[in-house]
Amino acid sequence: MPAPSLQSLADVAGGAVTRLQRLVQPPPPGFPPGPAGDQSVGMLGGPLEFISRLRRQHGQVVGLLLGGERVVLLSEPAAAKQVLVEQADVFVKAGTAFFPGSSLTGNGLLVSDGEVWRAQRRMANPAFRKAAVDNYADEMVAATQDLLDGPWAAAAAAAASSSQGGSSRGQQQQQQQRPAGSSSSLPAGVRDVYADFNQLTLNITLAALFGLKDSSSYSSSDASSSSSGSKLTNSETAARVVSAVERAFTYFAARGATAMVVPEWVPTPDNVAFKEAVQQLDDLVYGIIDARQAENRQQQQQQQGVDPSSSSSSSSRTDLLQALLDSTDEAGRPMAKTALRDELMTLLVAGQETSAILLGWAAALLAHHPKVQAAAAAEVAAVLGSSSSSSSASAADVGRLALLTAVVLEALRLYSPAYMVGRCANRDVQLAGGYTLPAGTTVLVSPYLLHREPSRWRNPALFKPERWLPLLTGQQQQQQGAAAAAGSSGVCPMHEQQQETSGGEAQANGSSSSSSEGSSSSSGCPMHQQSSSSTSTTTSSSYNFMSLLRDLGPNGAYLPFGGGPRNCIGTGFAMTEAVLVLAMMLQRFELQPVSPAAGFPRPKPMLTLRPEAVPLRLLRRRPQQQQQQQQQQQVAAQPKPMLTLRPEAVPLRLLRRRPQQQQQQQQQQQQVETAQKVA
Ligand code: HEM
Repeated sequence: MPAPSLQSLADVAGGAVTRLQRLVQPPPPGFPPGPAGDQSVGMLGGPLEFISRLRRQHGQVVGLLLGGERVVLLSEPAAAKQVLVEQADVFVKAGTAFFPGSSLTGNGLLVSDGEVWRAQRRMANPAFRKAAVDNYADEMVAATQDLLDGPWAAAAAAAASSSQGGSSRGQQQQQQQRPAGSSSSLPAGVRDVYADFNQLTLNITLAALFGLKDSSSYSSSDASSSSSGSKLTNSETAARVVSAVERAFTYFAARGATAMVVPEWVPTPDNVAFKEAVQQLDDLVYGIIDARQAENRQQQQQQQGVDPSSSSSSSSRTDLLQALLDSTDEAGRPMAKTALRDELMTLLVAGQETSAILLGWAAALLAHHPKVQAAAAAEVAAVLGSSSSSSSASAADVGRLALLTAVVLEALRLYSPAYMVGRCANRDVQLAGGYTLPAGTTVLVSPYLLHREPSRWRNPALFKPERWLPLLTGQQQQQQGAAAAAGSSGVCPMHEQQQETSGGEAQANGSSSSSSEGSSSSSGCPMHQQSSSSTSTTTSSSYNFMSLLRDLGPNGAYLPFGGGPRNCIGTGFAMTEAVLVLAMMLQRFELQPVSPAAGFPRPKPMLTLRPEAVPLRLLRRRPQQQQQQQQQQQVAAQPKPMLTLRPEAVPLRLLRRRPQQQQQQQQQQQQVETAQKVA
């Protein structure tokens, strides 16, 4: 950490005085109403309960004092859109109290602003385009295969042998193959899949973005080695990285609530622990850079050996790391090593943990909703084949796995890893609803609250993946240019409406999604489910997740990947990864809670909304069982209502088809009526 300058000491002292003054001053005129007094204790006591209570007691726009900072908590869709999308130049990252910039990510893409951010985003964009993400799918599949064929297979074998009262060879294997950071006290056949996913997403990030592959990540011999990480992705290193990220995030969560009263350079025990965590991550990242630069030099020397006149330094690598190493500024200068480190650290920290959290929650939800799991497994069997077949997943399969994609979207709705997104007003500004925010106000937009907003979601607390099927099917049909299909007799009016609104602003105004959930009293329209089943087996058009979730999502209240220009650059990466990992997992294993009485994993909100642990029992899927499911799935694809996820009833209003213009007017009228009902 840099030594404090006199100026920084003065800034800290000035900041502390301002925060103390606010404790006794009334809020500025026009500031949103909220609870009296500083709320740090409530926030630290339990962020989810705290923000949910504020929403219940004070509404969707709440003004409060947090660690002496003026903060506004938002779960009102129009105001959230203003902050993240419409006035993204006013609501910036710099100065945000809850998410301070720090020595962890330096001035990387996640925290920078203005021109610096624009240049960084331009540089990183190509590595996250669809074609690039499709290329990473091989790494995702290979790393997942390692996990499933290694420790998960051993766990399932241990469970099988213990249920047959057999010897414990499988159990011994399972003991040897504990994942990084897992507890060894789990019963045979049970693994903390969240710990596994942490290691898996780390391996995927390192392989896909930084070209580091090491299939021995899960081997037991690595775990016993105490060497200092000569192999960057061995279990020991993975465990240290995961734990360093966790320590850094715990630190941020505590500092966020107290608004950095004590600066990072003061050697408090917390600051010292944080510094050590950053140092470990630095070792890893600088190690990656040094190794690649050495490799490039070697390659260059070899090229010159063959052709002495060659001055080319082109590398055979095409990953993000190489793109950053090759990039230059306007003056032709390469990126400074510290800037390079900031970018890599940002991607590592932003991408690894969030993806592991998503997979952890999705696996827990599947285990606790066996019918959904069976339906998703049947879809997977129909697309990938059974566990006994040699076929492996690929990027092209994602577009055929509508239900599984819906499971991922629904997991992200209920347990959004980023449960709060922070910005700071860089000038005095009027907020939708007639409020005035002085410059320096921190605004916390909460995906957690927006995703459970009763005015936008029917049965918001329930896990209902099928609510996403109309949207997914609609996008695919649109991409396939199948407008004609919408006029065919098999498509319900709700679906037509979805298609018409999906291209324009109306999609984000709340009417389409509300109506798509609202017209059936049960779990959605069977036509959507049916067309999604047939989609899953007959088409391969992939989803465009960025466009599906643009602004604040289809109903203006869905933002697991943020919104506006600062949305998540890794959206497509994360969605592809999640669907592929879960598909391979369901192809081979059935997930069950540890016991029938086992509760759902508890959230442990820090900077992100992670589960405490996700211990699940892993059972091998039997090919015979899969074949049956596959057959059911194929039958379901026929025009007969034979779906595993069937609705309780299908009350639909039947309308005689009219000339096109009349029909459009009628749909518009329906949209208005639905929006009014929902409101
Ligand atoms: C489930 C997984 C993920 C979730 C839930 C997630 C969520 C988010 C959210 C909410 C933001 C916006 C933050 C804000 O507005 O302040 C964001 C930004 C970002 N994410 Fe992700 N993310 C995920 C995966 C990834 C992956 C895989 C990567 C890269 C490998 C990544 C890299 C980034 C970066 C670099 C930004 C900053 C973009 C910018 O400001 O231009 N994320 N993410």
